Amino acid sequence: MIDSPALELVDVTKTYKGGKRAVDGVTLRCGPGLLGLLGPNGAGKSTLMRICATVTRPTGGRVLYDGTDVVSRPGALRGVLGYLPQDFGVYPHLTAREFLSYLAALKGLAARAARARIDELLELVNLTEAVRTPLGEYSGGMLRRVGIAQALLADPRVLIVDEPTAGLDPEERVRFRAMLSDLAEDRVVLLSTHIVSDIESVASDVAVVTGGRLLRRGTPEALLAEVDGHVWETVAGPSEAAALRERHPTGRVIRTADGIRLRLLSDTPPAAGAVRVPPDLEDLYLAVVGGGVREAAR
Ligand SMILES: Nc1ncnc2c1ncn2[C@@H]1O[C@H](COP(=O)(O)OP(=O)(O)OP(=O)(O)O)[C@@H](O)[C@H]1O
Repeated sequence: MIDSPALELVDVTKTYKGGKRAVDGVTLRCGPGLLGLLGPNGAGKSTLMRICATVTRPTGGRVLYDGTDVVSRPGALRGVLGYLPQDFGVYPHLTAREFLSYLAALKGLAARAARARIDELLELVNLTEAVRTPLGEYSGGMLRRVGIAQALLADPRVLIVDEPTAGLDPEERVRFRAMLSDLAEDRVVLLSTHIVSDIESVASDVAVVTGGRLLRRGTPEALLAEVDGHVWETVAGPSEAAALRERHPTGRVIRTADGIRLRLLSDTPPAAGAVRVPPDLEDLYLAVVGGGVREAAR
């Protein structure tokens, strides 16, 4: 295994001009593996990712890579960084190969090595058949895949991907998750999303942010222990289902032939016949972000 130094945030704060505090005292250490940063829209994920990628300067705190302060010396991280921003843009008249060649040149990759790497990446992100098509004609999912390829150009030690699965179809999502999981074996991979299933099966660590604050950080197993014993399923008719949803933080709701199947957070059985079920990350997310934590586990 190649040694991958850690990326560390120490009490990082970002207050935008106008006074919005998007990140509020976040301390977070990211070693090799995949850290899934989970939070609702507006939680501050993109701001945190941009700070980690040295694109945005924090207004307080420190960001260290391998012990070096990368706020004052961003070059120490930029040379080993792959970054897919949320608002990734392309030149519409270029083909994927031209665009990636252009970015490879900007990164200082030798032309020959870049050509081989680009072929490899186009294969990896399943775009070999569209290499002659101008990017302006690509679908959202295809553009996302170009974005993923560019982030991997220089075989980065640190990979930061912000909402990378937006616009991908289910098959592409599965493929992408597997790819990230492989990459995370010997790299720092930081992935932000508001979609729990994006990180459910691949994250070795999960961080939950909301309102700019880090609310939880741990392995999925450790976080799930928090809601273990507090997740229930029950089937109810329409009026009972509505009442249950009023009373308890509610996860998945599925209409079945027998009635409405609800997944609920509660300390005690929420209804006669409710069955306790093993928790998943979505339950934890609901408990932490959806305000169910008092009832669920605290
Ligand atoms: N340049 C900016 N100037 C002022 N406020 C900003 C700026 N960028 C983001 N914000 C605000 O900071 C907060 C956090 O935004 P951020 O984009 O980091 O959140 P997010 O979790 O990535 O959400 P989303 O997934 O919706 O992008 C939001 O309230 C947002 O409106």
